[in-house]
Amino acid sequence: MLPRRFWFPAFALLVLALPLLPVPEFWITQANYIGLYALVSLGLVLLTGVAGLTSFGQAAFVGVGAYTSAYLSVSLGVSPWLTLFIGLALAVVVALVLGALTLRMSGHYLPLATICWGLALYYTMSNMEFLGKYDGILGVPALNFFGMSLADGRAIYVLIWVIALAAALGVTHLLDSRPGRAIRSLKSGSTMAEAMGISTFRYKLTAFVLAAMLASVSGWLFAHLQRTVNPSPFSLGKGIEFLFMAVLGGVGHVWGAFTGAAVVKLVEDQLQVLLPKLIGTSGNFEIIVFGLVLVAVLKYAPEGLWTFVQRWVPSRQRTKDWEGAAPLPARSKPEPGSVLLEAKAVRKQFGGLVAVNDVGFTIRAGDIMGLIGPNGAGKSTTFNLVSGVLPLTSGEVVFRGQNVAGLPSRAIARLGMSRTFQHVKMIPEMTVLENVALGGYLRTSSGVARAMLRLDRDEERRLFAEAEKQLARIGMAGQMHELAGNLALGPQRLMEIARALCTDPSLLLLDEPAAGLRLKEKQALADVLRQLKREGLSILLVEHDMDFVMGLVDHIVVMEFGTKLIAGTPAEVQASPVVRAAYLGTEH
Ligand SMILES: Nc1ncnc2c1ncn2[C@@H]1O[C@H](COP(=O)(O)OP(=O)(O)OP(=O)(O)O)[C@@H](O)[C@H]1O
Repeated sequence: MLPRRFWFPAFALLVLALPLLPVPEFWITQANYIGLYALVSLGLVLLTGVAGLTSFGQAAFVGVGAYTSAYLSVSLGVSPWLTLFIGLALAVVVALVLGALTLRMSGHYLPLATICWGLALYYTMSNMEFLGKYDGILGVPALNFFGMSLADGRAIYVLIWVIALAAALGVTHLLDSRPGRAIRSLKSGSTMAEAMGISTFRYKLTAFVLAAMLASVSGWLFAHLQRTVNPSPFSLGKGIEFLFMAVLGGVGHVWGAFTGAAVVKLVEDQLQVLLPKLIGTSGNFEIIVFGLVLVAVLKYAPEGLWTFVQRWVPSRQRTKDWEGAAPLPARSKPEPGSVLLEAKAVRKQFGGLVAVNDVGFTIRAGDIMGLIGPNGAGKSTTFNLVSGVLPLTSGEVVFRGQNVAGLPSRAIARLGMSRTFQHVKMIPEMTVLENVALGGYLRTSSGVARAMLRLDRDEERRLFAEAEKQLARIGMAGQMHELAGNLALGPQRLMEIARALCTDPSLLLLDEPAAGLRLKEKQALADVLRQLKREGLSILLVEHDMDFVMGLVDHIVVMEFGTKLIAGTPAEVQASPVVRAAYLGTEH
C-alpha cells in the first residue's frame, strides 16, 4: 500500500488531473462549486469543530470577498489579482471588529451574535446603491493567468482546487503545531490554556479571522466563476447551509469539510430535480430533506460522514524525529532556600461570604508546602488566588520578588508558576505527548504562518524532545503516543504534572493531585513528587488526604473556615489539638 505521506500528493494529483480527462462539463461545474463550498466549510472546521465557536454568518464573509472583487474590477477596473488581497484585507478588518465585539460571549450568545452580523452584512450588501442593491453587479471579468483566460470552467477548476487543496494542507499543518494546539485547547474552556500562558481570546480571534479569510477567497473565486454577484448566495440561509455541510461531513476534520461540501452539492442537485417530479409541484423541498438528514446525522453520526471513511484509514503515530534536538530555553532558577512566594493577608470575598480571610504564608525555594483543611476551608480559593485564576479582594502575592496580585494567570505562568487542576483539564483527543507539549507554549514562538508553511519543524522537534523528557521524568514516556482521553485518572494526573513541568516552572502548584487515586497510584505520585523535590523544585500542594501530605511535605498550612488555623512542620501540625479538632470535629 502507498505510504501515508504520499496519500495527499497522490490525491491532489488525481483531483487536479480531472479536467484533462473526458469528464462532462456538468461534473466540472459541480466540482468547482464543491471546491468553493469546501473552502468555507474548512473555515468552519477550524472555527466550530476545532475551536468550538459556532458561526451561522460565514456566508457574509463570502459576500465580502465576492463584492469587493466584483465592485473594484467592474467599476474601477482594478486587477482581480489585486482585488483578491483587498477582499482578504477587508475580511480581516471586518472579522477583527466583529470578533472583538462578539468572541468574548459564551454559550448561545455567540451563535446568536453571528446570526445578527450575518444579517447585518447581508442587508448592507443588498441596500448599497453602488453595489447594485438586490440586482448586484453584472459583467465581472474572468480571471486571467499570465495571458491565459480562466473564463472556461476547466481552467478555473485548476485554480479553485489548487487553492482548496493548499488551504486543506495549510490547516492540517496548522492543527499539528504550537498555534494549532492552542486553538485545539479552546474547546475545553479557557482556564487550563490560560494557565499554560495561552491567550485564549487571541486564538479565538485567530480562528475567526482565518475562517473569514477562507470564506473571502471562496467569494473571490465565486465572483469570477459566476461573472456576476447578487446578495442571495450570501444570505443567512446560505450561512446555515455552510454549517450544515461542515457538520454533515465532520466538523472536527479537515476532510470533513470536503466530504460535506461534496455530499450537499451533489445530493442537493439530484433532489432539486427528483423531488418536484415525485411530489408533482415545484419548491425547495430539498431543504426539508436536508433538515431531516441533519437530525439523523446529529443523532447517529455526530462526528460526521468523514469518520466512516476514516475508519478505513490506518491511524498514523507521530514519528519520533526529535532525537538530539537542542533543548528549549530554560529560565533562571531561584537560590535554594530563598523566599520564592509570599502570600500577604490574602483575602477573597464572594458577596457576603469571606472564603479566604487574610491568609498569609511563605514558600522557600526547594520546599514542598502543603495547604490542608476540611471541605470548604478555602484551600482551592487560596490556590486560585495565588495562580491568578481568581482576582484578590485584598492582599498581596509576591512571587520571585514581584507582586503578581491582579495579573492574569497567563502572565503569572510566564513568571514561572505552573499548576495542575483538581478536576483534570486536558484535551482528550490529543495524545499524551501533545498535551504535555502545551506546557511548552511559552518557551516556543512559532505563529500561524510559520506553522501553515511547515517552517516550525525545528522548534517542534525541540518541543517534543522536552515533552518526552518531562514524561520520562514522571515515568510515563512509554505512554506518550496514547490518546490522553484513554488514560486512567492516575496517569492523567501525572500527565498534568508533566505538562506543568514542561513550562519549566520555579513553583509547581498541585490542586488535590491524589484525589480519586488508588493506593498504588498515590504511592507512585508521592514517589514522583519526592523525586521532583530532590531535583530542587518547589511545590505547593493542596490536599485532602492527610497521610499523603504528612509523609511528603516540609511545611503545612492548615485552613478552616477561610482562616489560617496553624502553620508548621508535619510533626507540629499532627500534634496540634486544634488541627485534630478541625478534622475530627472535636471541641477546641
Ligand atoms: N465562585 C464562588 N462563589 C461563591 N462562593 C464560593 C466560590 N468558590 C468557593 N466558594 C465558597 O468559598 C468557600 C471555600 O471554598 P473552597 O473551594 O476554596 O474550599 P476548599 O477548602 O478547597 O474545599 P474542598 O476541599 O471541598 O475543595 C466555600 O464556602 C465555597 O462554597
